[in-house]
Amino acid sequence: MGDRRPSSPSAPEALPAWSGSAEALLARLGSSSSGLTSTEAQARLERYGPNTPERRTRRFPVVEFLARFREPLVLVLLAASVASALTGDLTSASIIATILLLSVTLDFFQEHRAGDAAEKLRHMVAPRARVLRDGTEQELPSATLVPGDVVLLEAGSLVPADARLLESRDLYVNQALLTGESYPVEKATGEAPPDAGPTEARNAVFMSTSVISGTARAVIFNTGTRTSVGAIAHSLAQRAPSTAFELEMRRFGLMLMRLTVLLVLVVLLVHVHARRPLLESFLFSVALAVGLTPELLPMILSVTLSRGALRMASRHVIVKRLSAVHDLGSMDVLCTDKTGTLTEACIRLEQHEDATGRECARVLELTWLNSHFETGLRSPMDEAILAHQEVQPAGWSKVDEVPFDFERRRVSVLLEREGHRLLVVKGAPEELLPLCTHYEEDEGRTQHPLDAAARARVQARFAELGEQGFRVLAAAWREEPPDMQVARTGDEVELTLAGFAAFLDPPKQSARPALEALTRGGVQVKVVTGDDERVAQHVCRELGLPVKQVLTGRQLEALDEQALRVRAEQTTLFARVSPAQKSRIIRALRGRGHVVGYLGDGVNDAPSLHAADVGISVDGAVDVAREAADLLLLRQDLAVLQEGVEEGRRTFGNVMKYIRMGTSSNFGNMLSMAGASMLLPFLPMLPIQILLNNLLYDLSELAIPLDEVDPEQLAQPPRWDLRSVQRFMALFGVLSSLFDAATFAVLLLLFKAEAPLFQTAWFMESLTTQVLVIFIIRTHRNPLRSRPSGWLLLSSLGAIVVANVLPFTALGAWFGFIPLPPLLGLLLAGLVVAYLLSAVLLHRAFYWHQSHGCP
Ligand SMILES: Nc1ncnc2c1ncn2[C@@H]1O[C@H](COP(=O)(O)OP(=O)(O)OP(=O)(O)O)[C@@H](O)[C@H]1O
Ligand SMILES: [Mg+2]
Repeated sequence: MGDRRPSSPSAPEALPAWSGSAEALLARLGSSSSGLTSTEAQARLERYGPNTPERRTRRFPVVEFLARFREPLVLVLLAASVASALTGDLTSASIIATILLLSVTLDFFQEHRAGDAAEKLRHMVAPRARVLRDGTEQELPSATLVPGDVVLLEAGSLVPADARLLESRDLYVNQALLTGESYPVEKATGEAPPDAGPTEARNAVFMSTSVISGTARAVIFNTGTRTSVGAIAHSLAQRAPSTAFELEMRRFGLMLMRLTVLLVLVVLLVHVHARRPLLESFLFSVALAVGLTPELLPMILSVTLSRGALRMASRHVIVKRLSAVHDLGSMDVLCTDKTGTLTEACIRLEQHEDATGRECARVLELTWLNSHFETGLRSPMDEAILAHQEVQPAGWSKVDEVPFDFERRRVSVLLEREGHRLLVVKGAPEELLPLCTHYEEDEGRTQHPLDAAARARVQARFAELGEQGFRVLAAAWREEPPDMQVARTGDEVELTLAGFAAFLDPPKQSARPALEALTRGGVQVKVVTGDDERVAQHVCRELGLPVKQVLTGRQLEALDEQALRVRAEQTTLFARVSPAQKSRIIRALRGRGHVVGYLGDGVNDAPSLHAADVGISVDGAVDVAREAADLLLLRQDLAVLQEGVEEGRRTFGNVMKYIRMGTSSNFGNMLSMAGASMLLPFLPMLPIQILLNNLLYDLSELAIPLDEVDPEQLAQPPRWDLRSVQRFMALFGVLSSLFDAATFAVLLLLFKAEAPLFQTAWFMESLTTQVLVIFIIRTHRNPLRSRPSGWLLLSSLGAIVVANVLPFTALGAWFGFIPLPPLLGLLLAGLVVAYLLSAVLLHRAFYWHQSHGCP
């Protein structure tokens, strides 16, 4: 096969792959209906590249490292260094360059290492496909597929690449991704005209669309960026509605940037106006901007997130989208479907009875035939029916099928035996009963009209079963003409009701403590199910989940967005909702300002998994759900989730420490610096001193992602609230400015300080206060009662020692420092202590106010 390669990568596109015969296409692709050999596939993979819709920009670490020098801030610093060199100030130039190199390198290594580990985890859950290689069926990562590969598809599969059908049975595909049309489209083998577009090609399936029902064998003709979805992948990449955390971070970044630009411009203008030396003023402003920018934020974010992801992995939760770690931590509403999460999902068929409530073998037979012949994704109820091996197809064969969908909630198969044809329908009783006009008795020997009285009796029986916690399916049938070939939804009318099948799906015992833990941890749990209200109520009761209000799909239909938001807030149980309604509920809750998680594993859960702030699925879920989820639980167990939530909160807590640090002490210092520079006849700190200060400060904060978080901070979902951050910033900014003013007074009035002394003293004081305050900010407790991690202690104390020893060394002179008189040192130490004490008090007052709901 190796010698029959397609002549060039563009060859498969010469003619649309859906026109002409399938044989011709196979020949063109150098393949056969039994697929490629592994060696050939390997060779093609090298030629065509990986099968991922977006061009993978796998960059070498060197390139990634160099790319950091494109950051605006780094560029400005480089310019500053060059400018100093040009004016002959080689010391400054080399110091700036060294500082720059150091901080970029640190940042790079931290981030790179953590990112690598998280990437490996994601690989574990990468999508896979069933493919024929060397004539045998294998499961391989979808990214390794090449044109010419033959893949096998079934209900629930995600189509791995653009492919032409070679064989198909009742194949229905959802290609809303391409066409926007959410109804399943039927696909079948055959030839399409050459001028048909991809969306009209009924004999081809496209990457990232999903199989609703049926099975198929198909040959891949385009992979990766050459697929239809690859062409629009760029716009898809931007699609995900930003989650709570991402949005807040963006707003925060913007706020700081505005402040920085404003401050720097004002300083620059004042200096120029006062006819200070231009270059010095420029350098000073640049250094200020550098000092103000939370340049470590991206590193802190990615390192805390990757660490969070790794720790979650050890607790059996795989993170697909890194920022979902934060979203999980701040989640305050969890919506979950029922089967498999709250219940065991090992369903047993307990009863099969006719419309009068008598046990009935015919109901079992009809439902069995329906389940046996249907090709959609089998539900656990189908499995339970088919477990009755005593029933046999007994001469029946299938003619056609109207596959299951979550709007109709029923499935029909058209069967034939000895020349007569029967449409057998099974589904949710609410959907089936209105379609029935008759019911049967005595194992189908007698039939009666389903009049009002009979209907009421049947309804009552169905309700009774629901009360007892049984999930119920109804079975009905209808004789069809012997020449009928195709069954349609419209044929599901004037049915004869055969009876009910009742199933038991026992609640999961492990779910009870997990639900309690979630509730205690400030996460409201809501059940969103396509199943019947009574059954869901029963499960909630068994699990001790108090149900405040119930909303059914039908009631929900009548509500507009505004009304739904209000109702959704008060409702615990949503029953008989369709997939689209599930995602409406999620959006409504998000609209109320909740951070919403959604846990589900079915085809019908995919839209909600997308719509939620954090979509959670399980490893055994259908491909579509796995693909849509941000997190995958390796064990179908709510307890695992609770641990993940804690990990998310820990991560969140550490990011908040960095943000509070950057916006309080650091910000306050830079503010005083800007102010002082406008009042003093000399610069309060030289540009290189500010840069050094900034570097040491960054060093001290490198260990923040490794820090411990107090258990009480993990107890409730943290709210990231920009207003609270701003208040914090204002309060601590003022406090630190007060002490800065005191320092200035001591220096200028008591010691009559000239520039070098002033600069040295303030460098030491500002760095020390700035760094030490982390031990106050990192906890809501008395700082002595909460243990920081060893790394944080080491990095902070290290930075402080360097800052306070440097002026007394020879190296200090390079930076323009001079040794301090001992008395001044003592006074400064006193100021530092006084500052820290007042910071502790202020911090306490701040949280006391916040927790008592004061604005
Ligand atoms: N294979 C099937 N044949 C007939 N009816 C079905 C089948 N699968 C599901 N149904 C009907 O559709 C309803 C909704 O399906 P399902 O229970 O899977 O939804 P769901 O929202 O995933 O529920 P859950 O929360 O229990 O997972 C079922 O209650 C049942 O009445
Ligand atoms: Mg489900």
